[in-house]
Amino acid sequence: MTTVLQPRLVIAIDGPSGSGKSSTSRAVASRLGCEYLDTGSMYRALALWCTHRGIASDDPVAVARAARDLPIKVRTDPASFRVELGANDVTEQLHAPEVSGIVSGYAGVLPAREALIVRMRRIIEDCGRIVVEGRDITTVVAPGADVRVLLQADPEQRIHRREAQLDGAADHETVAEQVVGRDAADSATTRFETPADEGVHLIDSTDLTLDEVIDRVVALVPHELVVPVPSPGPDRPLT
Ligand SMILES: Nc1ncnc2c1ncn2[C@@H]1O[C@H](COP(=O)(O)OP(=O)(O)OP(=O)(O)O)[C@@H](O)[C@H]1O
Ligand SMILES: Nc1ccn([C@H]2C[C@H](O)[C@@H](COP(=O)(O)O)O2)c(=O)n1
Repeated sequence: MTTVLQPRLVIAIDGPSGSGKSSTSRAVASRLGCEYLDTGSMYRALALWCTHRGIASDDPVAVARAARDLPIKVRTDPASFRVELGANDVTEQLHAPEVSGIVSGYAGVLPAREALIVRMRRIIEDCGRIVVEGRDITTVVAPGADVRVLLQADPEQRIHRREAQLDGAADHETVAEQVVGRDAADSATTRFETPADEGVHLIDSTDLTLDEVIDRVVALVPHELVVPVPSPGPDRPLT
């Protein structure tokens, strides 16, 4: 059997809440044979871990220690991204409104960020071909990425999409607060409103379908880094 060495490829995607980072990143990763890392889920896992242990976000020493010791494992398959804390798969819990409501406070603890960023960089290094999404990937975590994208969309459009995603589980006011309020809290720590430099490509998805956004990101990849995606093997089932 011949082993084909695939070129390394790092795609960094930043953007505000509900701009489409996760949907776009997963699809781009699947299309290009890449792993996928949702860095927001790592901050969410930290918040969940701390609240279960009574560690408040205004105790930076304890939060930083928790971030260094966090027993987190991520499965970077774009078809089935999973997060484990110790022996527990917490993937579903991470997007509960209770976690969304508190995560910004924990993500704002700078020494905790430093500890998680070390882990993110290790995952990126180990994967080789990966799409990474968050708030500071193009600027801090992987500024040397092969492709850097800032995904934007008008706040009203992002609120509308989130409402559709929640399918009536929360009213307009609540969703608006979740989207815009969290952006305001997060922007105290990270900058994701405008591209950091001319190497970062701005894609405004307000009037684009998800497929159009995916096509635009894929079109930015140097063609020598695009490789045919092999059919899924038994350990990477299609879902
Ligand atoms: N271009 C688009 N057109 C229509 N719907 C979209 C588009 N991009 C994303 N969506 C939808 O918007 C919702 C939010 O997208 P997604 O979860 O990918 O955003 P996000 O940026 O990862 O959010 P967060 O940072 O809060 O995790 C999803 O239901 C997704 O299918
Ligand atoms: N690189 C990152 C990724 C995420 N965060 C913070 C900001 C968000 O409120 C929270 C959860 O992220 P989401 O799942 O909504 O993408 O984590 C960050 O500070 N830096």
